[in-house]
Amino acid sequence: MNAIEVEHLRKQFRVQQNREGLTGAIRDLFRRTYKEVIAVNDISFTIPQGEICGYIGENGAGKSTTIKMLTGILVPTSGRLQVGGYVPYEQREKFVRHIGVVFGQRSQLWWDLGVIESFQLLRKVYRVGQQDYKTRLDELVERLQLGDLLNRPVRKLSLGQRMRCELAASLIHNPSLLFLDEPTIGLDIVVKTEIRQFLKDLNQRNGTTILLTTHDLQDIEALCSRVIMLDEGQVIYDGNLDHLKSTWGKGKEIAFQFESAVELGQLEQLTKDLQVEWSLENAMQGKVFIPQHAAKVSQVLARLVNEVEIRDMKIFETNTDDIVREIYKTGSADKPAEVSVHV
Ligand SMILES: Nc1ncnc2c1ncn2[C@@H]1O[C@H](COP(=O)(O)OP(=O)(O)OP(=O)(O)O)[C@@H](O)[C@H]1O
Repeated sequence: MNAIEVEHLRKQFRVQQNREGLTGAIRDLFRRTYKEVIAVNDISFTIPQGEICGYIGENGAGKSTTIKMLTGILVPTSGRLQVGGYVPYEQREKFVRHIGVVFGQRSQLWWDLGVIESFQLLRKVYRVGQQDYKTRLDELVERLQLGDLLNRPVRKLSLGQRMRCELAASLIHNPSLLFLDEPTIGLDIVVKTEIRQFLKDLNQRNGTTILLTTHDLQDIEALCSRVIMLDEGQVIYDGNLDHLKSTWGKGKEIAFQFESAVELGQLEQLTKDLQVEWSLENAMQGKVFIPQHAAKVSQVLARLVNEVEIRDMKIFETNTDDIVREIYKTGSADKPAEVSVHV
């Protein structure tokens, strides 16, 4: 069964335009002018139950607008959408009991209340029975290590502690679908790693479908089997990360430090049928570029080990950040452009 079905979804906003200068401001008082902004422009995708899908794009690409339509906060201008079997904006009250939502920049907890009191209020909002609530809370407290935080006021929590509580709050009613909008924003690497691990476990144990919006591609690498990329309101890529890497990655580069002096001709001779490119910085240091789909790193190394003495080496490959940045720049994931190897 599909958790999310989106067909030709579109959202257009009417935005007031301000004219320039004092005369403009006075004219605005009498006659306002408006322009239409298309935030989401005819997108279609389906997400099966149990998938973790990354939803990425540059600032203003239309990610939050999509999430707001999927969670019933915004009504689409046109198109069809169904989430967990519901049309979110039509059946909002019933629908929200099946989804959890975390906006990294906004809290769903009551600032001056203790964490546990916020949880109890959410239990009532979602009409969760006492016994279910207790079982669920015990599990979340253990898995997110919330024991020491429950009686503290939310405003006194650190960002990382608050985010762990936000996640627990979004899961009190055991939703089958979780929407996360920048859940790791501003967190240090330790907390990010803990949250990623928690989400992975949640998905594996409970089969929870997760749609994750993020600018941190490490989140995507750690969690997502699939990524949907938006640009100017349109889907420009929908597939897995490995495919993106193999299509857009340019290859690998190995940087060597040699034990004794080598010559360029000698290195080229050793690897002459492997279609690799050597360059030397000096007699003791050099690099070899191995294009995508050419030789394997192991083949190149096998040619060298018995002939030259290697003191140290490092392997570099085009990283996901470089690839995605390049696609954002061209606005299309159709055909690879020149992507540099990240060194
Ligand atoms: N309520 C609104 N009224 C008018 N325009 C809006 C509104 N909400 C969003 N937009 C516009 O729609 C476009 C998409 O915005 P959206 O917030 O969905 O992008 P985003 O991909 O989530 O960006 P970010 O990564 O910065 O959060 C932008 O041009 C934005 O200015």
